[in-house]
Amino acid sequence: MSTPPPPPGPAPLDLPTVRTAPKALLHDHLDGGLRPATVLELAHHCGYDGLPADDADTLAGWFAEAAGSGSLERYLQTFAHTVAVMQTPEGLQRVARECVADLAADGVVYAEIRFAPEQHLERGLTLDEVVHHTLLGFEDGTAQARDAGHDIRIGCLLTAMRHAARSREIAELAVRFRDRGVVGFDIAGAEAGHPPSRHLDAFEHMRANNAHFTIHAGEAFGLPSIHEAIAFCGADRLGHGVRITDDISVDDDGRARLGRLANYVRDKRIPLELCPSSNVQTGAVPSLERHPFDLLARLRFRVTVNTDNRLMSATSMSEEMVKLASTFDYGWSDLERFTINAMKSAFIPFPDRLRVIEEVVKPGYALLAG
Ligand SMILES: O=c1[nH]cnc2c1ncn2[C@H]1C[C@H](O)[C@@H](CO)O1
Ligand SMILES: [Zn+2]
Repeated sequence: MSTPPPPPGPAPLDLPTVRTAPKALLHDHLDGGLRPATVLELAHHCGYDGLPADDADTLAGWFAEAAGSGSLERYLQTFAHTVAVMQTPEGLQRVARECVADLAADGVVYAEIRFAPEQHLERGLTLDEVVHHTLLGFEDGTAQARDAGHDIRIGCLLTAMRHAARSREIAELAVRFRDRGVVGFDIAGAEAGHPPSRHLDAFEHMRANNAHFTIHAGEAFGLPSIHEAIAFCGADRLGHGVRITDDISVDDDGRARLGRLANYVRDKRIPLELCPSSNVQTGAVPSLERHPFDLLARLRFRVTVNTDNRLMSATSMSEEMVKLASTFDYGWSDLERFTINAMKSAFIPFPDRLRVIEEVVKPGYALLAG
């Protein structure tokens, strides 16, 4: 007997079905997405004895709880354990390979994965070696996913830590590896007290080389950070940028008034890499229900859906989309729009972006929309 054709009309917007939809992810940290079992195994191999748990379930629970304290600084402390097991060629390659496998299995077709090479030098690797091994892992993962029937493309972003002083060096590294899989640059880490303008020479190097960069801004700190990232640094995109709502007021009758900065971000179509679960965990927003994602989407900002750190937020790209859809009553056309927004904002060449939109994203959502 042949399988009956799917019933007419839209497919159910539930987790198993969203996992089959083509998705694009711009903001995902390599050191925030390890499998708990891999953290344990790598710790065992490299002799790291600082883990707070010794079985995978307890460890997964520990990360989610510790990261959910409501403070970005406390959230960031949890990365000490993942970074500790990513100090060897094997560790970096395995984490990168598994990252691709997990995203591909979740239906992600394009992802930009970021990490900070300067945090992986503890066991003697050079910056170039760290990037080289990580890219090998991405390549392996991509080839294995293709063999398993999942086409996925990965671009790597190199992050500099904003409290440190190596951003120029990391920007140079990003440009050096631009033809080998690195597609851009970023700064991350504690935001308050570390304005983006401290790293102007790094951004100047990127701009001088016609290279792309995003900046974590408007997460734990508000408008001044976003303003600097755009006006002084020239960021192509905003990592989070959620606090742009500090420049938007909504009247009792529902009419939104935008200040100059919010207008500029919208007019210039500056992409916002919104990370709903992470924003709740770090206290950037009080709850998912009160997340300004929907306000920004309705005001037609270029909103994108992202995971930030899948391990710390115990989430996936599909779960973030399902949570948003059930909270704000989104349908397939909304999820398609957010995905196209992400592809339009990707740091790969324009024809490549178009190809994913036309050949993968649109046909995929057309099927689901029924
Ligand atoms: O959401 C974040 N805001 C600021 N920094 C972050 C966030 N998620 C991860 N990081 C930091 C911790 C990682 O070790 C580093 C590089 O991926 O980036
Ligand atoms: Zn982030």
